[in-house]
Amino acid sequence: METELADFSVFDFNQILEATDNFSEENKLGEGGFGPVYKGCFPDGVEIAVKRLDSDSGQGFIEFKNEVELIAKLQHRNLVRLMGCCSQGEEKILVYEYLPNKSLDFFIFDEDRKALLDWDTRIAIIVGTAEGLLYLHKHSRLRVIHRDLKPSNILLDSEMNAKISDFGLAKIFSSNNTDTDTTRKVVGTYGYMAPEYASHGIFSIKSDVFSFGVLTLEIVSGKRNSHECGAFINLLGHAWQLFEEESWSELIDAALVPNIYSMEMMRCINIALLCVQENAVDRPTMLDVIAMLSNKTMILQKPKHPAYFSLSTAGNKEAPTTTQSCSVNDVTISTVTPR
Ligand SMILES: Nc1ncnc2c1ncn2[C@@H]1O[C@H](COP(=O)(O)OP(=O)(O)OP(=O)(O)O)[C@@H](O)[C@H]1O
Repeated sequence: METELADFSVFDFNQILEATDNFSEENKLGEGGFGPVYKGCFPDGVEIAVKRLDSDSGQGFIEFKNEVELIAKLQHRNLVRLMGCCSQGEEKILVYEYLPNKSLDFFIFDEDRKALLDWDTRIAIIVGTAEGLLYLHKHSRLRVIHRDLKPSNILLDSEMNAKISDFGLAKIFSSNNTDTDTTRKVVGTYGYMAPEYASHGIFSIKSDVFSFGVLTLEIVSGKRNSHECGAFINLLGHAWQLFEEESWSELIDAALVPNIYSMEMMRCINIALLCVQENAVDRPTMLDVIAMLSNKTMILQKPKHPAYFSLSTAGNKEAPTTTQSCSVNDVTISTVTPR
């Protein structure tokens, strides 16, 4: 039985079992920090992605359903649509629209596939992600901080438009549902987490802005913030140094042949570096970012040095990386009391 609430549905567990062929291995799309994701298909041909949450959110069905329903109301062309949920016993399941083209990391970090992303596609992904994030921060009825923005959470539709996934999940799993700015459970991934969030659990729209900056530098360079820049502090420090030396063109992905867009690329790097500045107050808001991206004549500020950048190691090309890429959805850290 299915309860219809406008465009939100509470699905029966049997419908989900049938759609995913009993959560078969063949239908498994992957596994994230919240649990495995399966492809499914309803009898009417509608394709879905089913996220089987593996750690109990601690909520009862009504509370879970209410929370999911609120998240499902967040609808924007750059957000993956949450179609509904299902709960039976300990099982808690989220049902999303299915996106056929996998996630951004599948393309951007692969030597062959990255060639499929020309500059027009990349800038459209950057702008689309910025718009989706602005909607979460400002224009949606709820104010949502994503907390885990990264290439694997940017899904691509059949026309390679960016769709942010996993938004609102941190809220379901947070220890309480009040709008506090600290958390006992860090939901995020090293390499994309702002320093104040990684070390003190303090999150705000500015911690998402930081992740957006890292993501943008990765899209422009085709390199991960952690692995491939071992010889250069990390991607952020490397990008900042090149920008300071006016050698920013060295950062551009070799798959993007030098072309007439170089001014736009430079502006993108500048904007990304403003987003990854160490102090949250110095970072722009997503509204500022969109204004800077769309107004090509707006004069951009000079970025201060990025987070995780030590001036003492700046000249040391052998300096170890200060970030790692690993999901810390289950890491618990001590709560910091807000002042
Ligand atoms: N709506 C969807 N349509 C198609 N594939 C999806 C959808 N949602 C998730 N996937 C795929 O399922 C896999 C797992 O996704 P999930 O978001 O749970 O994990 P992740 O992003 O890899 O890690 P994390 O939980 O740390 O964010 C990924 O390969 C992702 O591309």
